[in-house]
Amino acid sequence: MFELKQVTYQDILQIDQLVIPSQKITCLFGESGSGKSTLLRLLNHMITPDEGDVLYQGDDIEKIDPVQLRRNVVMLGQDPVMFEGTVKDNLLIGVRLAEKDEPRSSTLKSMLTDLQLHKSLDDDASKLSGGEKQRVALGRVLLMDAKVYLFDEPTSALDDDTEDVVMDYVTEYIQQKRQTAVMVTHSKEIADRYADQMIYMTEIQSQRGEPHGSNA
Ligand SMILES: Nc1ncnc2c1ncn2[C@@H]1O[C@H](COP(=O)(O)OP(=O)(O)OP(=O)(O)O)[C@@H](O)[C@H]1O
Repeated sequence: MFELKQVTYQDILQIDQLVIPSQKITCLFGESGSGKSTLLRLLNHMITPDEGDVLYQGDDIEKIDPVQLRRNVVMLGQDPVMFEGTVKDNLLIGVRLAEKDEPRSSTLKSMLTDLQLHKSLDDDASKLSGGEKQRVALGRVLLMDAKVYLFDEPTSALDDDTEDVVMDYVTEYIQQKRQTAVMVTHSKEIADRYADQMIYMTEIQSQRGEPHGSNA
């Protein structure tokens, strides 16, 4: 899905070669400050490398229209943003902006259940807890039916049991739809359990050839 060749970004990343496969879940794992979020931002062209190439489906990312790219490669950042309005408004905001068909309320309700969110679609989103906001933001992104999801610590605010249920749901959703995910996590357990491929960011910087640590 992505290929990086001889990429450098400031003094943060230096990647000789990296391949991120399609229809797989790739977990980025490693020390704080090792450049995991920076790598995600390279993949949807929020930032441009100082040197080297980032290819998306074989094409140089710099030659792809950024709006089009970000419709297909959707990022969920570390701090989920809630907009004024209800839970339903917040779930649908991405779909509405992309002018896609809105799912039925019954689909949204069952998504809330799958995300362990015991809230009504009409509840005020600003009153949700941090972990609840994180799950609404996750639902919002999944509804966009992207080709690739870039998740930056998507379950960091959840307790262990809720995290397991939510991760089971998210990974099954992505696998069923044959989508691709690149997910930053601090949790070795999450990476061990859900990754088709794991990338250790301390090693990436001196990596040659294929990514290290596939456990597919
Ligand atoms: N826009 C920027 N300009 C300059 N330096 C930056 C910028 N963004 C991040 N950095 C620095 O780059 C390094 C890598 O940051 P990044 O957020 O990618 O790490 P990370 O592995 O995701 O960390 P964490 O696990 O703590 O979220 C850090 O030292 C950070 O301070």
